[in-house]
Amino acid sequence: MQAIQDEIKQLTDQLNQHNYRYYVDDAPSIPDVEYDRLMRRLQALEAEYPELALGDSPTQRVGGEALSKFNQVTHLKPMLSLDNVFSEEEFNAFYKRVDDKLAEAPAFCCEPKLDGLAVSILYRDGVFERAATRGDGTVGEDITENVRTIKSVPLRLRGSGFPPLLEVRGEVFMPKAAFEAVNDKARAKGEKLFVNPRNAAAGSLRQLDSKITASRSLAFYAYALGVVEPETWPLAASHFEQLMQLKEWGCPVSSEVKVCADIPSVLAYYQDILTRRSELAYEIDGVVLKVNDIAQQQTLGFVAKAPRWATAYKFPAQEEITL
Ligand SMILES: Cc1c[n+]2nc(N)[nH]c2nc1OC(C)C
Repeated sequence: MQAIQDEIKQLTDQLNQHNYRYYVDDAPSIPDVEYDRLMRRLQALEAEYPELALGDSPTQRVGGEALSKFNQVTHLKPMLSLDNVFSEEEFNAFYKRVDDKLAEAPAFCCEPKLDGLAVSILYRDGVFERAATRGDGTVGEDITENVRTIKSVPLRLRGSGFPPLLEVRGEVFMPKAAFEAVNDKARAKGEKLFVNPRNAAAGSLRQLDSKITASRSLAFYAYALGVVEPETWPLAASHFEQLMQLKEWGCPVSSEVKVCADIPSVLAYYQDILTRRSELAYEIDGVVLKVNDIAQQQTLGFVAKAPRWATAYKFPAQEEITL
């Protein structure tokens, strides 16, 4: 029996490592056919010895019975929305409001603003525990079973050094290619088509049957730390370093995230992402610019529901896609 337990553990760790390499490092480490063989072997062993299946086994992603409704979840810390700017002048005004309040000129962590759904994921002692939609920022829906099916969401954090309770905030989205495939399938079956990847992601995440969610090839990018307990847990001093830490712990982070130290480089980043927008594998509706230094963020604080230290710089609306 020990040999079976060892093989299940080895297969589980191997498959999770391949998932990490594929979804977080963007560097597949084995051919799909080999991955599928390992997965089938693990499924066979777990079918024969269900009591030996491990909590972070990749076979445990698709839940059991469909839910009858979604439970509500009160966020441990409100999930804030972002103020927007729509022009260089408005961005300069944002920058000035920020700079006037700081002793040192701020550097910005710049990120693509994914057109998906904001979610909160809780890891307790490194293990995936619960996921919820943003909802109204204070209360969201418990979509744990659906988020569990997203292959790029780690079921267990990697490495060490993470706090006993860690909330990861990020965007669940449907890559453009997955959106095309989902609509092709719907078209072939004469079903309703999704208008855009954001609606498709929302519709897929709000499924009461997680098997449907699992079939929709959703993806996830982390964009911020949420609650950390104990609050005294040492964290990186800048937002960019915190994102890189999340990546080390196994959470996917967009490779387009970059620190820009002054206005010209922020504006160049905005233009660069706008220029490359159609080539990105996912839909975006702007870039998010955040004061990078955490102490400076705390100096600036929040006004109403949005932080003073961040803004979304939105792109001009894209012409509607005609299906
Ligand atoms: C609401 C939101 C949305 N987004 N999207 C990205 N990329 N970063 C980001 N940060 C957000 O809020 C931070 C201010 C934590």
